[in-house]
Amino acid sequence: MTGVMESLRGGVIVSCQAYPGEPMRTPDTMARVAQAAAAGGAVGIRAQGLDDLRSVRTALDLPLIGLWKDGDAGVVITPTLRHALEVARAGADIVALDATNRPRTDGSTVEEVVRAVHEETQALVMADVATYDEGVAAENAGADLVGTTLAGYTSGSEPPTGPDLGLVRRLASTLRVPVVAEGRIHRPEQVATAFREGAYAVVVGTAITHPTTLTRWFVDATVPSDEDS
Ligand SMILES: CC(=O)N[C@H](C=O)[C@@H](O)[C@H](O)[C@H](O)COP(=O)(O)O
Repeated sequence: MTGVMESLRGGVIVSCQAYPGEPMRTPDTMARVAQAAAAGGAVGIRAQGLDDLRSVRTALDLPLIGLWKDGDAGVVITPTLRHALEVARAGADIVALDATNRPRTDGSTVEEVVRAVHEETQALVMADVATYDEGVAAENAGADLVGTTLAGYTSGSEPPTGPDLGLVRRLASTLRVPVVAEGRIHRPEQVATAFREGAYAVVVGTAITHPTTLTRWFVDATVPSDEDS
């Protein structure tokens, strides 16, 4: 087990991402958000895009999970071999990539990408999956850890509101590699449940680092004024 993996064990990794066109989408802002998360006890940071990765890497000495989102449909998270190598070269300790069974945009297989990352860089690979079978396939392809990141996002229907902790349990009870619980973890008690289900680490994004969504949760709870009386 590498030092990076050891330091993630049992901890909360904070995903610091802003989306295209959003006011917080600057590398300096994301680095500061990451520093704030570190001050709160995050054991690692997950960040998106080469500029944000370089910026977070410079600002902070915590394990860094990197991805590069490209495109807006199908395989978006680190969709090609080139993307994966660039993410590693931007300073990620762990390259996160889509390891669902959907075709990758360059025709590469997860196994080929994992092998290239291992051979050409020092980085480990986190396989972002949606299903149990994809998690098993990712381990067989050589991934160093498997995350439930894409559970609920590949069926074409609206994702459920809560995290897929059943998938965490199934994967954690079968796989030899660590399983990371990620996706729609919005409350501290869900973190505790994820660890009880066997998670090695838990990633929290939106509920910590996305103020627009957080604001909307509260605004949606307001009573329209014409219903006040
Ligand atoms: C599905 C997808 O593209 N997930 C992305 C993966 O990096 C991010 O948009 C999420 O914010 C991240 O997974 C953390 O999840 P949540 O924000 O639900 O805590």
